[in-house]
Amino acid sequence: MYKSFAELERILLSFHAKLGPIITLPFGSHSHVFIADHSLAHQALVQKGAIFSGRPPSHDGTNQNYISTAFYGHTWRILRRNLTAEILHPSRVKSYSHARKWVLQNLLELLKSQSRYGDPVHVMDHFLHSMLSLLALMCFGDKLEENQIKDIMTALRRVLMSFTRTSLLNICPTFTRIIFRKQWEELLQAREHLKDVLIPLIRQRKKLKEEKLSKGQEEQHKDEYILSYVDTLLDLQLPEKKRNLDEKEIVDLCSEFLNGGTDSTSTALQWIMANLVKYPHIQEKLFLEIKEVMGDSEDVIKEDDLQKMSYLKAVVLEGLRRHSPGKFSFPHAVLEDVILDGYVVPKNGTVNFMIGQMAMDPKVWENPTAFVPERFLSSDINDGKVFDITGSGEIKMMPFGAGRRICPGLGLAMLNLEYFVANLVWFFEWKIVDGVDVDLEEKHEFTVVMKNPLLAHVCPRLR
Ligand code: HEM
Repeated sequence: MYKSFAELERILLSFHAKLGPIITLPFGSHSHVFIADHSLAHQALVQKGAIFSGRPPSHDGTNQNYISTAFYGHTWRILRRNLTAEILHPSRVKSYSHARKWVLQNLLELLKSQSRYGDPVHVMDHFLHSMLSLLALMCFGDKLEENQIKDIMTALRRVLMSFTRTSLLNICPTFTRIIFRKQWEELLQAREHLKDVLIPLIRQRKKLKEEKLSKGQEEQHKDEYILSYVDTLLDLQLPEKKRNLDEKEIVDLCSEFLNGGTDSTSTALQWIMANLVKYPHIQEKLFLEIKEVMGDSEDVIKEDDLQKMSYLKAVVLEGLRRHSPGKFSFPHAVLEDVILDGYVVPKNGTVNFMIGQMAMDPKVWENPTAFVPERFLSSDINDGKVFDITGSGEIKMMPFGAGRRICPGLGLAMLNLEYFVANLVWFFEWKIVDGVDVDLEEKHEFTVVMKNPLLAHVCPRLR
């Protein structure tokens, strides 16, 4: 399937070169529009954000694990508010510092023990495990056992893989559901499996919440009870439907939360570390910046310390630019006919923004294939200010999307990336394995991953 996505992108880019910045393909009952131009993306997503804020309805009748498809209509705003105002709000994200530190320490221990015999380490599985452990803690409010994390990972992967296999087939569902019946059935089975894994965790949290927050105990447990995503979902009232969410809907939303954050963040982390292994002078420069802030300390770098590291931020931004975890945004639905730069984008059309292409556009980025964090330190790109990754004033790249439907996990993702990259470089020197060059070839899965995952020597730094 990844070949189809890569092929689709290649064909679209050749169309763009011949036909101009907006391409409309008339598949199924409505048109599919592809936009690769920065300023048009800005006009659409930021200036006409409300019109571009819909999601196309799911064709498969399975309530795919997207807020958009499970709750098509206005409900997404309430759910989104729930995400951004509650669990992903900066103050809440900060309240999970202890969880981040716990996950980091487990990862450092693991890398240390694996590096003991000088064998090279395959890091991606560890990154995935770490990100999922962190998000699962935020989701269910508890540190889960190793085997529970593995079960969640397997169940999420099954859904993702069948979803990736069936997503392009959404274009003509009436036929594809018959022709590709086996794939549809696989998707349904994968979703049942996910329910079997997540529902016990949701019920366990519900029970705990009821017990701990029951009358009289509320005050006593207020300090030790840290709000989880499931808590906010259990409390949520859908005003239009005048009811709480049911278990299946909560499973969909938890799965979106876990999927949305796990793959994207660990993929980005792997790409960044791969570039630091490939370009040791960048790693060294980053280490020296960290050393300047940390001095002779042997401690873990704290979240507040990250604010003093501008080169670290540049490395993370360059990683997201050069290797955007997604090549396309999630599809947007247009709520009414809209004219963009003389082109009509029709109501109900599905609009896709070619995020990967924008970040590699030579009109905007000098020598775009090179990994050069310094470009984010130059005053040209920042206009003297911190680079605005939300694209609110101007879009130069949009790895998290832009406008009203921008990724609600942006703040959490940036913090996690900075925190993990900084600490991984602070505690270890990352070295190339003799005879194995770091291969930056891409492979399209749910995110764009390394075709040959990173293998590195991870050597503890002696202090
Ligand atoms: C490097 C990490 C990440 C990247 C590159 C990324 C990227 C994106 C992109 C491109 C979108 C689609 C925006 C659009 O439609 O225009 C999105 C949506 C979303 N992301 Fe992220 N994301 C990341 C991390 C996270 C994290 C940590 C979470 C939460 C725990 C998260 C949760 C979501 C959700 C729930 C949506 C759907 C929002 C909606 O439909 O309104 N993401 N993300």
